[in-house]
Amino acid sequence: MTDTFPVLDLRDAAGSEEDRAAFLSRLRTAVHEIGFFQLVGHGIEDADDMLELTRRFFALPEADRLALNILDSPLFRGYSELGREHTKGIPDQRRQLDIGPEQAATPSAPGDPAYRCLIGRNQWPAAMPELRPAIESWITRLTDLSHRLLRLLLESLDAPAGFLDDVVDPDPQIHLKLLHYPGPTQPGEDAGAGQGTGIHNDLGLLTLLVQDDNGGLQVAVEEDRFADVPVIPGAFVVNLGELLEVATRGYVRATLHRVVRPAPGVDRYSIPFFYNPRLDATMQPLPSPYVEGAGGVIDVAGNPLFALYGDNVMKGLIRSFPDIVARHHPNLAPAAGSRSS
Ligand SMILES: O=C(O)CCC(=O)C(=O)O
Ligand SMILES: [Fe+2]
Repeated sequence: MTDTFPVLDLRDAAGSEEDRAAFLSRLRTAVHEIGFFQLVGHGIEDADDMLELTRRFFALPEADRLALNILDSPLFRGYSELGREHTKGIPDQRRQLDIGPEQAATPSAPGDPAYRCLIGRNQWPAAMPELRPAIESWITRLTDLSHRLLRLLLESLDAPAGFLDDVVDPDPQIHLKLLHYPGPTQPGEDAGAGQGTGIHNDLGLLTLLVQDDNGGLQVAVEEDRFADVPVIPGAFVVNLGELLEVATRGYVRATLHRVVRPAPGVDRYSIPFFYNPRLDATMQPLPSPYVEGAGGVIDVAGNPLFALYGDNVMKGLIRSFPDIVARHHPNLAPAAGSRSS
């Protein structure tokens, strides 16, 4: 696998026939070989404003942030203190605000699938009323962009462009995080100590990430060898989630990645947007010649890939937020010793 992260310009997809064909061919290579690329020419110009809002959110008094404490949310939504979310059983050294689809909560009935607990409302900061409309506008525009990209991706695989429309229609289970990675602050704390975000795959279809200019996101290019994702101002870093790996029998790669902690005194901010199927959608294999010849998903011990999105996302949340599971969903807690990633 090469260490070069392809840069794709979305304007090419709307350009001449040659430009469009070249775009689709580079897209297919990127999603197959590395599972990461950077997208420019997408027409969304306010990433810096979103990063600035993110900085301001994390600069609010701690009491204002803790008023949204994720520990109080059976939906896994709200504010997480440093170390609340875990990857591979180890606390991630980041603070975050988790936002999902804004929907009325529905009472659950006996026998309902566990993922129904994820339906409900977000927690928004009273001390920063401008955050909600800004994030909602961002989500609307990134949902449209992701859908367009998904259709182009299917086209690049010679599959019908609309084949996955009904798994995201009418309400994709989008997920947005505002993230703050503070560098170590204690005297004597080693910059290498602790993980920003541990090694993981994303769970759904596509991730569109804005990162600030500190860098720190790394992609596994070989087992135990990671490459830095370069910072390109204004570009989205795009990667593919496990459900696309399932739908393409492994032709599209959900590539492992991580974030290293910033140096002491450095604060890194980023905003991933996860474009996911509906909670109750099940992925079917894409009708595509590339998929027919693909070797199958990479099944790693301790990380089964579920074709039903609700099951796949619950797998991730249960291992990432043990304190929320213990408090709100003790029946979902993994048996002792069984959590491995
Ligand atoms: O902060 C980043 O750059 C990436 C975070 C990430 O990979 C995730 O939250 O899934
Ligand atoms: Fe990720």
